[in-house]
Amino acid sequence: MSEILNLAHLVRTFHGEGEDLHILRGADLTLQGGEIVALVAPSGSGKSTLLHLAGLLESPDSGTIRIGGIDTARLSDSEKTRLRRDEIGFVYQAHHLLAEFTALENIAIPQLIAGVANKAAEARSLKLLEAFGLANRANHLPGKLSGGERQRVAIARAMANAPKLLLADEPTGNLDVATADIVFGELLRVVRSENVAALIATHNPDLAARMDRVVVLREGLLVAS
Ligand SMILES: Nc1ncnc2c1ncn2[C@@H]1O[C@H](COP(=O)(O)OP(=O)(O)OP(=O)(O)O)[C@@H](O)[C@H]1O
Repeated sequence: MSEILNLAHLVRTFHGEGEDLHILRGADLTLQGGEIVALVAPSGSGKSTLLHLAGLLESPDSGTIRIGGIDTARLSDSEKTRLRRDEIGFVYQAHHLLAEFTALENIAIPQLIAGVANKAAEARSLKLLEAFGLANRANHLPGKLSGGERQRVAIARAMANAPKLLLADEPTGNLDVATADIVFGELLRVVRSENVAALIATHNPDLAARMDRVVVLREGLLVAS
């Protein structure tokens, strides 16, 4: 197995009024190819911060972030953008779909931006919609989809460019318990079938237990559960 993500000694401090918030104090984590890891953390303890750093959306104060063996500190901004686009998929608690584009178009757009030809992007988008049982919703606008369907499309979109790494921040956190359970199962099935490594933040211990292992963010450090 090859290393997909390596976070080493990550430190991130926010300077508030009067006090410093030491959110990460030397966090370490390695994900191997295809490994699915739950990130569990109390609210406000820094899981979004950690996911933003892993996704190269922010930089740490110190420490290193390697993706696919590359030390990302050496990359220019445009190289980081390309790495994010080609190698990393993001899913958030809210779907963030483009309201004026169909489900299929929402999944195709990141591929078109990455230079994939129209027909291939459409075929890949349809394949992903089928994997989520949504082939018959391909031409629906997000506003015509249920909450669970919208979140499935958002997950499919994150998988569109066949990333090596999926970063998800409470991906089913906005859904009712029963729907969250089903959508989460589908997410795991598709992520496993595409052999994608995933770091998935959740507050839900039942969902965390369905992943390969659980890490807890506690007092700025990542510890095995
Ligand atoms: N840019 C910033 N400037 C100052 N403080 C920040 C900044 N970003 C986050 N924080 C603070 O750092 C802490 C961790 O924030 P973060 O969003 O990473 O937490 P979280 O674990 O994802 O929380 P939640 O589960 O509630 O979403 C919070 O106290 C937050 O207010």
